[in-house]
Formats: sequence, structure tokens, C-alpha cells
Amino acid sequence: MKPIKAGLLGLGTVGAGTYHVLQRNQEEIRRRAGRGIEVSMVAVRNVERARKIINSGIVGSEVEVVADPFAVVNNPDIDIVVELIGGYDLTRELVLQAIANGKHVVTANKALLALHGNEIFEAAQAKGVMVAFEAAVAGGIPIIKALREGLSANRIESVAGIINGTTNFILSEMRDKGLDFNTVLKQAQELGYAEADPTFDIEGVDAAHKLTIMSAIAFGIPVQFGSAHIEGISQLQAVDLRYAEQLGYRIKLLGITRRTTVDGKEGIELRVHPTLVPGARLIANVEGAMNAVLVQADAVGATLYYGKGAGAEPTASAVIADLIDVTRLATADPYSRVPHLAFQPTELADVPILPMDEIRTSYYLRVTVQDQLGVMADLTRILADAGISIDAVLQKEPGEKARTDIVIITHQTREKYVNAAIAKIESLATTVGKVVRIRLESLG
Ligand SMILES: NC(=O)c1ccc[n+]([C@@H]2O[C@H](COP(=O)([O-])OP(=O)(O)OC[C@H]3O[C@@H](n4cnc5c(N)ncnc54)[C@H](O)[C@@H]3O)[C@@H](O)[C@H]2O)c1
Ligand SMILES: N[C@@H](CCO)C(=O)O
Ligand code: NA
Repeated sequence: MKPIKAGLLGLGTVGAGTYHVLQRNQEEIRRRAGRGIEVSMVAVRNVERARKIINSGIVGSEVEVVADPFAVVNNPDIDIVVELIGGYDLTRELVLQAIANGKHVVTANKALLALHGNEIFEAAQAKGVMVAFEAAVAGGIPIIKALREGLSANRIESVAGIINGTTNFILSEMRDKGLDFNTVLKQAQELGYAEADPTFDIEGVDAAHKLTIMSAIAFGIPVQFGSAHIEGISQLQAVDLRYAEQLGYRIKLLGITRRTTVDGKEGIELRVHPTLVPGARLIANVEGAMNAVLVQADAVGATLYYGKGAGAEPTASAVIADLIDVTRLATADPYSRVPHLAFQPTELADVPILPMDEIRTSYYLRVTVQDQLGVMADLTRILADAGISIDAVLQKEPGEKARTDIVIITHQTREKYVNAAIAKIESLATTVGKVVRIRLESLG
């Protein structure tokens, strides 16, 4: 059988990784896919640089390199378009055009799918082509495959994970080596982990893109990025990382999506924020650019997926697995293929994403106070009045200007009660500045 022809849009970190792994493992890949997978065309910004990358490969030079990505998308000889450019305006046009031309698409672009996934999957379904996106979530970890196929017998209850390598790398290096935020961010950029705009990583947006996609697949709902609650790590202070450790926790940037019932109505949590996790949990010990996703499902129980969430070859691993899937399934009837969002497109549910006020979780609260008699009593009274019970307290010795930190870990409560209690605590004459609030998940 003749090789299937792929056109790459982009030959950066992921594109070059994909090109090299496809070449290195071409014989294994052919044996798995049933036919060869050949890159015959590449579109890039810098054509000369791309030619060098291609000529350094073991086969090389027959690949056509162009600057116009539409030349790939509109080329009738290309069977599969592999979108590895990033961003969601140009790529939306390119992917929709590829679909309209009857081409299958493989993409690593979580931003594109979190924002325009519903439109893209609908167009692909109507045209009978596949859009595969394993590389878009947790890089090399086959989490899309696991959620969509491996766990398809289950009612999935929750998905929680470390799904941004850059921020996990920053938190780990700051804690272990005492390096400052900007030094570690620069390293993450040099290692190819960070997004083109690293504020997407730092502010939790990239994690929210990935979580939105997993939420849709786990619960059979449309992608709803606009309803996600998003907080990143830019406001985190080193002192809270230390206090958390003293209390037996680690702080991780987690993405959490979960089925919940509030006042008898079903809803779905969709949130990304720094989170205290008990130090003994496996996920608390996921370090560097590694990712981990914990899935709770009714039949199988808890399963944990761990691996490299970013970088050239780990991401290429997922891109190529999709290329192989598409090669195998291209001849199958579209209704017998795995649905894009795991559930048949006519079967998506309209369960609402819950507002953050309704979320139930535990909290770490740090209050800086003037060290006066009765301060602790005031705090505990405010929390008790709000119906919030206390799990642990850490009180430091008074430091500068007789100020001290009181750290309180609460039992589970609703976010709106905590918001009200924080407002009261901040209005006390003895409270200095703002209360630091970090959510806590026992993930048990
Ligand atoms: N880097 C990772 O570890 C990683 C992991 C998972 C997913 N992703 C996703 O993969 C995609 C690519 O990321 P990357 O890190 O490889 O980016 P990159 O910046 O290294 O590469 C982007 C490539 O796109 C090309 N490009 C940009 N604009 C173009 C245009 N207008 N026309 C033609 N070519 C153009 C560039 O020339 C370059 O070759 C993004 O969607 C990213 O979110 C990256
Ligand atoms: N910027 C992303 C790349 C992988 O999606 C990260 O750091 O996880
Ligand atoms: Na993946």
C-alpha cells in the first residue's frame, strides 16, 4: 500500500520533534499503521531554517518547504494536515479549510480546541473526517485515549491533574533550588516547555485549555472554556510554599473538573488554581515538567497517568500516535469511529458548569495580624459564625513590628462562605493587608 501523505504546519519544537521521530521509527510505524506515513510538505515562517532541519534527517530532501500554510491545506495530494503552529485565529481558518477540503487533521493545539472545538468537531463530523488531538492535553501522556476509550465503560466522577509543565517546573525549581521565578521561567522557555506567550502558562490559561477539553470528554458536554475559573501562580508567595510544607502539604497548580450536586441540581466544576495537596499523595510528588492526571471513575476507581507533558519528542509521541490512528481509521465509516468528544455528537449533555461560589473544598488561609490578645479568638469566631470548621492552625512567633502570621486549614465548605468570612477578617483592625487563600484538595 502507498504511504499516506502528511503535511506539517510548523516545524518548531513539536514539528521538528515529530519529523525526527517519524523518520527514526519509520519502519516500526509502518508495521503498526499498515502503511508508511510520509511527510511530503511543510509550511514554516523561516524556510531556510526548516530546510536545514529536514536535511539533517535520515531521508530528507524530497520534502517541499513553503511559507504559506494554505498551500499545504489546499494541496490535493495531502491526506492529513498536522497543525503545529499554535494560536487560535489563523489556525482556526487553516483547520476549517483542511476539513472543508476533506482532509483529516492532527493538532497539538489546546488553545484552538478549547475555544473553537465545538465548531471544528461539528465541521469534521459533517465532512466525515477526523480531528485528532492527543498531543494537546498532557503532551506525551495518552490521556485522551484513556478517557475516551480505555475508561469508556465508566461514569467518570472527576479528573484532576498537573497539566502545565512550565508552572510545575517553576514551582519545583523555586522550592528545591531556591531560584527566583524569572530565572526558572527563562529555563523553561529554553527547554521548549513554555507557550509562545508564557503568560498563558503562568496565569493558568494553558492548563484551563487542557482541562476544558478533558472535561468535555469525561462528562460528554460541549467544550466551555469561557466558564472555567482560572488562577495561575503569579500571585503565589514563597512563604506560603514553606508554610504548606510545614503543615504536610505541597502547593501544585491543579486543573480540577468534577461532577457535583448543589442544592439537588447536578453541575460540573471546571477550575484551575494553586492547590494544597497532602504531601503523601503521588501527585504531590510530581516534579519538574512532568504532568500527572488522576481520574476517579465508578467502576475502575482511581487511575493515575504520569509522564512528560511538554517537550519535542514526548509531544511528538502523541502527534504520531494520532497519525497512526488516523491512518488506520481513515477507511472506516465515520459513525463507527471514536467520537471526537468521546460521546456521540447527538448525545452531549447540557449539565451546567458551576459558578465558583458554589464549589465545596477545604482552604488554607494565611492572615497577617498585629500580635494582640484576642486576635485568634476573633478569627475563630468569624469562621464559626460562617459555619466553617477548622482542621489545623499554625501560629508563627511575632516578627517585624510585632506582626505574625496565622495559618488556618479549614474543613470542606462552600466558596461563598469563605469569601464572606475573608471579608470580615480583612475588616478587623488587627488584620494587616489581604488574607491569602489557597484551596486544598485531599484527592483521597
Ligand atoms: N512545546 C511543547 O512542549 C508543546 C507541547 C504540547 C503542545 N504544544 C502545542 O504545539 C503547538 C506548537 O508549539 P511549539 O512549541 O512547537 O511552537 P514553536 O513556536 O516552536 O513552533 C511554531 C512553528 O510554527 C511556524 N509558524 C508560525 N506561524 C506561522 C505561519 N503564519 N505560517 C507558517 N508557519 C508558521 C513557525 O515557523 C514554527 O516552525 C502549539 O499549539 C503548542 O501549544 C506544544
Ligand atoms: N506550555 C505547555 C506545553 C505543553 O502543552 C506546558 O508547559 O505544559
Ligand atoms: Na496527551
